[in-house]
This record gives sequence, C-alpha cells and structure tokens, in this order.
Amino acid sequence: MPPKAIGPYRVLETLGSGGAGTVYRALDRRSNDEVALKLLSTGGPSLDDRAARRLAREFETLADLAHPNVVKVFEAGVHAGQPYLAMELIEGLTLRHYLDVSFNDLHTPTPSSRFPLTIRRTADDDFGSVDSPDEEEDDEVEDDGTFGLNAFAEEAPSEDLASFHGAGDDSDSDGMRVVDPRRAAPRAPPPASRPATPKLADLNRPERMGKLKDAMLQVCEALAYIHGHGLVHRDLKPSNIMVDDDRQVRLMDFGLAKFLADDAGITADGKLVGTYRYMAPEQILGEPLDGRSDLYSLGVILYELMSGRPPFDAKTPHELWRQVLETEPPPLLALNLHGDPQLARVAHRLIRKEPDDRFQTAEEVYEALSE
Ligand SMILES: Nc1ncnc2c1ncn2[C@@H]1O[C@H](COP(=O)(O)OP(=O)(O)OP(=O)(O)O)[C@@H](O)[C@H]1O
Repeated sequence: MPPKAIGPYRVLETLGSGGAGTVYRALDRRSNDEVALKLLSTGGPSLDDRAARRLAREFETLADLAHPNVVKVFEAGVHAGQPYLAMELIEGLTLRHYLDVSFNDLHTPTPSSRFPLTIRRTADDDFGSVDSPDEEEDDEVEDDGTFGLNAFAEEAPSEDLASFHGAGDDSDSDGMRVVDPRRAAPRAPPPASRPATPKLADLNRPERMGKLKDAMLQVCEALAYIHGHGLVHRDLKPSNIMVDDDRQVRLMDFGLAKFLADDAGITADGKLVGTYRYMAPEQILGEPLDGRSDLYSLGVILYELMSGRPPFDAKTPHELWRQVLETEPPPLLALNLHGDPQLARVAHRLIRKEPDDRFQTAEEVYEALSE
C-alpha cells in the first residue's frame, strides 16, 4: 500500500518502481500541482537531521538546473526517515518503451532474469543503507504477454539472462545497483531454451530509427548542459530517459548516483554504484569519472537499441567486466547488416575503452549524429 501522504504531498498513485525506490504521482497541497515523487527505499536506519540537511544540500544543485531535456527537480525532503525527491511529472514513456517494437518473438521471457539489489551505505553519508526488495519485477513482460525490445535493452540479452540471476553480487539487472567487483560470481546453469533472434527489419523501421536519432540528439543536448555545469550523470540508461507525448526527451535520475557514492562512484564499503551494462571501463575500475563516461553509456544505449543486443554479453558480471575492459565489441553492422552506418560509427566511437579515443563532448556527438 502506498503511503497516503509524503511531506506536503498527497499520494495519488504509484507510477513505478526501480532499483532505488518507488515513484508516485502526487499532489503538492501547497500549490495543487501534480508532481512525480520518488521515495528512496531505505532498508537501514532512517536519516537523522544532519543527514537530512546533507540530502537537501546535495539536491540544491539539481534544483538550480533548468533545461528542456533535464527533468526538473523541485524539492528534496525526508518522510518517516526516508529521503524523497519531488520532480516534474512526465506524461510519457521511458526510452526503452518508447522504442519498443513489442512483438512476441524477440525473446523468450526468462523468469529468473533479475538480480537482487542492495544499495549500501555511501562513502560520506549518514543516511544508512538501502536494500531493495528482492522480489521479481516483470515490467518487461507486456500485459498481452509479449516481450518487448526493452527486454534486451537492459537485461542480459541472450542465453545469459538466467545465468546472471543469483550470481552472487548485490545488484539488480535494471536500475541503480551496487556491485562488488571483488566478489566471485559462480556460474548458474544455462536456461532451458535459447531466445529467438530479433527481427532486425523491425529494429530498422525508418519511423523507429527517426525516433531513436531524435531522442539521441535530445539526450546529447541534456548531457551537454549538465556537463557544462561540471556534473556527470553516472547512471545513464534507457530507463533513465523519458520521452513525453510531444516527443520531448527528459534525462532522469540525474544526481542519484552521486548522492549514493563518492566521486569515483564508490561507496564506503568499496562497491560501485551504476548499472553494469552501461558502465564505462573507468567506472568499473573505480577511477574518477567525467562527462566522457556518460558518453560511453550513451554509446551502449545506441548500440543495443540499433542491434538488439548490448556490445558485451557475458554469463557473469565478472566476465562482463573483463570484456568491457579487454575485448572489442562485435561490429554493430555485423549484427544488423542494414543498420544505419553513420549511427553505427558513432556508437562504436562512443564505446572506445580509452576516454581520449571517444568523442570528447556531447556537442561533438550531436554533430556526428546530425551528419
Ligand atoms: N518524473 C517522472 N514522471 C513520470 N513518471 C516517472 C517519473 N520518474 C519516474 N517515473 C516512472 O516511474 C518508473 C520508476 O522510476 P524509477 O526511477 O524508480 O526506476 P527506473 O529508472 O526504472 O530504475 P532505477 O531507479 O533503478 O534507475 C519509471 O519507469 C517511470 O515510468
């Protein structure tokens, strides 16, 4: 049951849940405006006054940001010891659903395709730990039983789906997650059936490609803006990008990763904050991040939305990290012969291992996408 009220907000309905908490449609009783209210789930101790003040400070930066492609954050607060964020309510879809081809045989749904998630104490926080529920979340299985493109946009896209599950790390395959790279991840048995091959013709539909390119350009504008303010998103992925009814893109969950970890994305107990599939090599290594790490994540998004599979695909998180650090991804156009060559070139350059070898700025990516 959702809470009836959170701070000065009346909760109207649940919009969705992610790795870090639950988002509600809520009414600001002071202004009568509707907002999206994200209540961060804390499995640990509640926030004390000092921590609450720090939370408010962390989000002052966000509240100052104003860009048509960055979700507006109005307020941060604490409700019954749980931090919450009030933000602009977007009537639309996440990028993964917006570009969803929604047909039955893209993939065989695999029930055990989720990781448990734990968000632990952050490096310099007083906020306590946050453990998400371990229950399965099945938002990739559509109401009509179809399995959409999003299924491989953020899940292990191949026969590896099940083998990630229970691999021994504190993570979820969709959402903010914390990963301990030092922990060994035993292999799980292979799933019973292999997934069907995506229908590439559907991926390449001109209307879909037009939407993809337009969304990417708007994400570049958002990234150029936040990078210009000296900020890094750190957890860019299709579910953190929303597209409204007017096709206007909003970058979401910006600042959350920073709130949960230190400058290198490392929590107090040595865990990485981020989302496996989209993490740049330097993020995996716990090195300092800059805007080019977000550009890497953008490249992974572009690669998988064009090819139907991510650039690196492994049976365990450790194998995934090894590939990200050491191996070259398959040429996108070998996976999708009729993919757009220019977009494929952009994707490959974005996912170069060395930040110096990538595009250096979101503006450069914008230019390249516009060619
Ligand atoms: N500002 C918003 N306006 C409208 N709907 C929103 C807004 N923010 C989030 N949502 C909805 O709530 C859902 C859950 O969001 P949330 O940020 O908790 O999860 P996520 O992004 O899918 O995962 P994670 O938090 O792990 O990154 C989203 O998928 C989206 O449908």
